Amino acid sequence: MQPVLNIEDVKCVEVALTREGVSVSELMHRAGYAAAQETIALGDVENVVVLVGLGNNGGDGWVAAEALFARGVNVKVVTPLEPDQISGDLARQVAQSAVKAGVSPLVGPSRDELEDLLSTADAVLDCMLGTGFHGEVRAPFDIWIECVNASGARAISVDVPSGLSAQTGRAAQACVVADMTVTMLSLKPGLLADDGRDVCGSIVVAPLAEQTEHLVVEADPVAWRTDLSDYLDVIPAPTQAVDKFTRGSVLVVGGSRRFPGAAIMAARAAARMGAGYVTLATPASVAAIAQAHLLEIPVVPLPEDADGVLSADGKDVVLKLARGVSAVLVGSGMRISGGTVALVSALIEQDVPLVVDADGLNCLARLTDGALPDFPEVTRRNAPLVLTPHRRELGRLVGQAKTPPDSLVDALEDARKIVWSDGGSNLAIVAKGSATGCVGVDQALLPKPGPCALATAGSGDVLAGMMVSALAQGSGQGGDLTLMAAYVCEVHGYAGSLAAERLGSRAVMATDVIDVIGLAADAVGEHVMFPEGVEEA
Ligand SMILES: NC(=O)C1=CN([C@@H]2O[C@H](COP(=O)(O)OP(=O)(O)OC[C@H]3O[C@@H](n4cnc5c(N)ncnc54)[C@H](OP(=O)(O)O)[C@@H]3O)[C@@H](O)[C@H]2O)[C@H](O)CC1
Ligand SMILES: [K+]
Repeated sequence: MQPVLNIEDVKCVEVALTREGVSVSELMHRAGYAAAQETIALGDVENVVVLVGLGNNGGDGWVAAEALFARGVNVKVVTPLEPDQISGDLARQVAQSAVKAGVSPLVGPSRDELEDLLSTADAVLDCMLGTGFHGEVRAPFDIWIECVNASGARAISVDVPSGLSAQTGRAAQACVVADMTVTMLSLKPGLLADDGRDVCGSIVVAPLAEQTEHLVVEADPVAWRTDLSDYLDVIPAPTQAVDKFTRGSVLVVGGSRRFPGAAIMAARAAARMGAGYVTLATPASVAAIAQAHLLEIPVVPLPEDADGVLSADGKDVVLKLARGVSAVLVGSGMRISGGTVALVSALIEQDVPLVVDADGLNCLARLTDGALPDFPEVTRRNAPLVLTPHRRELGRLVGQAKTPPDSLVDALEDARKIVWSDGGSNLAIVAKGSATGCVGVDQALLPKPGPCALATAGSGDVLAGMMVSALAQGSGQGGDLTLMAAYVCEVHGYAGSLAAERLGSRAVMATDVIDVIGLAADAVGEHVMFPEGVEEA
């Protein structure tokens, strides 16, 4: 796993390193060398343009320029000011040193001059704005960024693409779209989520010092990016000694006359993820439609109200069914009513592994008056509980319906309010977004996010079905529930990539993802067990 640090904690690591005898100047030199090294490793780099800003990110750029020059690369540094005029001591010193060594600067070029220069460049090193960037990009960098993005040269961003907030993942109107980002000390959340996913290219972490590894861990990472090898313990062990019940049985409670499809897809996804026996309980008026779509899956008709929404009259049947299965999913397409709130509440009180998704979460928000963290007794139970909110649902659960989290870090923080108030290891929150965070009481995990093809109606229902299926197969129980949730997200993402490969990323529908869950699970399993032996999708 790779640690992900908030920017303020990266700065604490920098301070801790200086205490351990590695000065900021030394760090800047190592950062610059790392950037130069990665640039050379790209191959075919004879002409490199280094665009520098006036802070320490620019300082890294001057060091990189000097290092590239020493390796015989033809380097030009584009700077807003002459080295002597740079106010920051460190950046000025390294700029003066680079010029002394023979690096030639181009000070304050016109747009035409810059475009001409970039047209001959094999690679551009983007060292304009780093973690000190805030607000909208001011001149001249806004123009420079436009020129970089319009040029054909490969762009290597140092620490963070200029214009991107490394904390929130929001890009300013002007933002470098990099081919590669060489980031210092550790991953930062903004590189992994939202706009960061579009502008970072491949990400290389340069630790800069031996001590970094332990100092980063001590700085309390906001999350951990998982590697496939981390999933070894949560992959269901292959065995022949099973029947359809011991392979895991699932009950899906959901659907409504308005949204019958969500529960159908969840049930189907649960079966495709490997559960041996899946049952769907859905309003009576849509049971026949559901059954027509689900030949292998028994459908139980439940009492409903005049709107075709499940009513509380079905509670006893639901609880009886729940007692007979390995795990339950409630919520898909269910709608919010007195009846559905009663069903969700009853299932939470039942001692069965449970996934709550979609309207099940909205029922939970209603049940707790939009303040789930104030009612820890609701989530405290003996059996595992997995909540799978997207950002708006998460906002409703923590009293922020009107201002839901709009960044990965905010979503992680909101999810933590819930798991920390609960305090146990039997609760995991899958905070869905462009990057999904799986939050447990001890840590938050970031599985590799799926493609944008997964941003489609029904995708969440599929994930919920997969989640309950994994839970029913015993994955994560008595072990790490958060890791199991991350594994399921990883398979979901992989299935999205496979479906996009087959059908084109714009065409993928949720049912297409369901069809390839099995192939995706097999492929992820192979990667986990034989990391060297298989090609990435
Ligand atoms: N973390 C580490 O261990 C190391 C990091 N290094 C590098 O240092 C940068 C962070 O350096 P810092 O000087 O704090 O900040 P930046 O260089 O990113 O940016 C500050 C300059 O940018 C100007 N700025 C800020 N916002 C804007 C904007 N919207 N438009 C234009 N210019 C902007 C700011 O100007 P002010 O007037 O606002 O002061 C500064 O001039 C980190 O990212 C790493 O690359 C070390 O070198 C190694 C160790
Ligand atoms: K940068």
